[in-house]
Amino acid sequence: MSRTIRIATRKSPLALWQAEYVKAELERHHPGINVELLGMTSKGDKILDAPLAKVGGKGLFVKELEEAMLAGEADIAVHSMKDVPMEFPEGLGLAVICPREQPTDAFVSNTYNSIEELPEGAVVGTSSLRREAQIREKRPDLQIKWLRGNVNTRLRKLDDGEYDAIILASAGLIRLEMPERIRSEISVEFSLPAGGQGAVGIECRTDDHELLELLKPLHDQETAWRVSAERAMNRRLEGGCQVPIACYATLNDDNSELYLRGLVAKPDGTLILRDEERGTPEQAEQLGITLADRLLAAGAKSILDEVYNKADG
Ligand SMILES: NCc1[nH]cc(CCC(=O)O)c1CC(=O)O
Repeated sequence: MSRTIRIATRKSPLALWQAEYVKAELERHHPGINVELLGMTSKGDKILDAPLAKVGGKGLFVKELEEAMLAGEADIAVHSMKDVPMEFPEGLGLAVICPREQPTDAFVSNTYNSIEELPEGAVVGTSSLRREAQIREKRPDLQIKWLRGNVNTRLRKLDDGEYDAIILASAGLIRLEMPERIRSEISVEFSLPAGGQGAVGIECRTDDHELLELLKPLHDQETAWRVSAERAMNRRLEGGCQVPIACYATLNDDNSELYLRGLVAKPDGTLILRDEERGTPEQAEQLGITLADRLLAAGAKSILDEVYNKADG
């Protein structure tokens, strides 16, 4: 096929890795196809000194990419599924979910091997209320210090000695070919990941049938079921990766059962509501909604209201 596919992408190393990955996969499945990257700078990339929740949240990172697709300047955008907003503009949608990379959070330090090893009062860097709450719950003595910027910036701040340890998504470090930076994987029991963490999705115009056909071989149904349950829970709770919500779904060996765990936390870790649901993969969305409703009934609403009020102020 002689078609050219233009991928709109942010210019951070991780975004570029994801775009290059999709480019390589398209070329592998469709020899002769022409794929180009269109680098863009998003508003979220320009405002680096304020907590994301205060500058408008994760939507900042995708708006420019979506505008380019709607204007016909680009064909697809590649997203980390944990950063993708729940709703898409009219005419755009998620076409494909690619196979999931390691979903865990990683403990990164030049001195210590694990959170358990950190001495009392050690300084831990993260910009995620989800990670902060789960760490504080088990180690209220640690100092959690804000940490933003792309993965390389965060690692540099660690190396400069501003932190004893930082927490990053394992997937990002693996993709950027720095797996040796992962001193230990944090178990999902200790730190439940963000919905969609480690998965990459492709957004495009819903009426571009030729493109949708070309994208099909990149889809991974098992990841799609898992991420669908996680996102359904997030959507019901109106949250994503900037709020203290975590959810993680797994499939059993024969894909007969989907197991979804979720939590909503007070950022200071003094209260964490946890619950879980099991069902078939086909029930993915409903599992997420049911779990979210049970968490809401158990008190998640007041926890989240408090977080949003603080973010607005
Ligand atoms: N919040 C930023 C972000 N969005 C996606 C990843 C990489 C991992 C992934 O694809 O889920 C990261 C970095 C991090 O959290 O350390």
